Amino acid sequence: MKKENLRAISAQAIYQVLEQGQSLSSILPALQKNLDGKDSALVQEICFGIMRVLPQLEFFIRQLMDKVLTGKSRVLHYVIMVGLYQLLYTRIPAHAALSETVDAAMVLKKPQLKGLINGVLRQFQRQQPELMIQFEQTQEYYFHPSWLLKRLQSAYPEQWQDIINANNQRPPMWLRINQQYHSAEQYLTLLTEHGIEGKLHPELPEALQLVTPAAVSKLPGFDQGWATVQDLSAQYAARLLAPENSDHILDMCAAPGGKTTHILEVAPKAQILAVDVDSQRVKRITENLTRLKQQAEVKVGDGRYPEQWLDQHQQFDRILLDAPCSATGVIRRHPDIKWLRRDSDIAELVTLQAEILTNIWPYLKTGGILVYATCSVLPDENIRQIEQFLSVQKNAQLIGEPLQFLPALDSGDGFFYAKLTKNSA
Ligand SMILES: C[S@@+](CC[C@H](N)C(=O)[O-])C[C@H]1O[C@@H](n2cnc3c(N)ncnc32)[C@H](O)[C@@H]1O
Repeated sequence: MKKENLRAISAQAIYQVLEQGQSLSSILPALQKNLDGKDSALVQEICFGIMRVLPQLEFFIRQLMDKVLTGKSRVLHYVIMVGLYQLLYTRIPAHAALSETVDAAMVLKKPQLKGLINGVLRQFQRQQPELMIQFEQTQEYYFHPSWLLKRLQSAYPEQWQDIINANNQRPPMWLRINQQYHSAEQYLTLLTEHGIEGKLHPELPEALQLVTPAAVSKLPGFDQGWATVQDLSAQYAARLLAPENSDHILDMCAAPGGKTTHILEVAPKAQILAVDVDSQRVKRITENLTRLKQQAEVKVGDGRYPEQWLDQHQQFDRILLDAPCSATGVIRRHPDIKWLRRDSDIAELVTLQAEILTNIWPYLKTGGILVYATCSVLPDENIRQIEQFLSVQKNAQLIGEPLQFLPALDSGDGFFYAKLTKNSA
């Protein structure tokens, strides 16, 4: 079988994200399809790594090249970036990184640019110490776009540097242990027997962190549903919703079903309707339910127009609204978010969230519970959204204090939760 050039594949992926606005998680599976595990992992590492440190690599390219590569040669800009990333952040020997990266020009049908790529990378090797110092003196040193930096600094004057620091790290891997098979302690013993190290969480009995992230194929009983990969903060959704077996529950914006399956682990007999607007992602809810041998009604539907897919008189005991959001709480898992989102997206998302929340509210029973959740750290999408809702929706009342989790090293992602109930007023 012909050996693929992994640098060319990575450069094409970066090109699709930065020039065409695609997300890494949507394009990588197809690009990795024909690669073995090791090659696929290297492409993953290069692409996610570049998204983490993009401003630094762009800075070096600006210093090293007089002319920007444009048009049909633009993809070669990203080949150079892939070369720089390997030299700086991987243990690949420099000669191998250089020769494979230069060869990518052949694969991409630009053999005339081999010399340029080679020259830029060699010049970088010579000037690396000075370039590093120069970069540290720039504003870009935070590796975040300035609009987001400003929002974080204004919302969290004390904590923004910790947030940025957490965002720039690789994410921890958390599991949710299905209590119907094992307690987290029992599963930890199983993991240890398989040579995998883990840690329990003091507050959430089903949460377990892997000391080193591992492929799910290595996890005991993964295919039988013994464990699910889910961030620690995301595991609070089911706890706050506190579902009971007799409940009729609407899981709004449910795909890919991480929280649907958690609700059913807690209350296996609850009747759940899981709805999402994205038909491709809805298929993943069904796949996850199948793996966990659970049942729920699954529908494609737009949360802004529930009258199109719900009977007007239907009402639920509990609603989980896991709203579409900026995903600024999960940047360490999806570092491309920093370059795909624009400041202007936030106001649009706030409007969309408000519309879904307002239009779903009539379908909650009096005395019922609605949990509003986002994986955002921006107050506009979170606390201000809820305050605005409470100011107009007179029969809505907050239960307890809303929770704003910030991403933290060795802990959970950034998440927001508000628990609401409906009064008869
Ligand atoms: C944060 S994700 C949901 C994650 C999911 N609850 C889980 O735990 O696996 C937000 C979801 O909102 C969906 N979405 C976006 N706009 C929507 C709309 N107008 N109506 C319904 N779903 C929408 C997206 O397709 C996406 O799947």
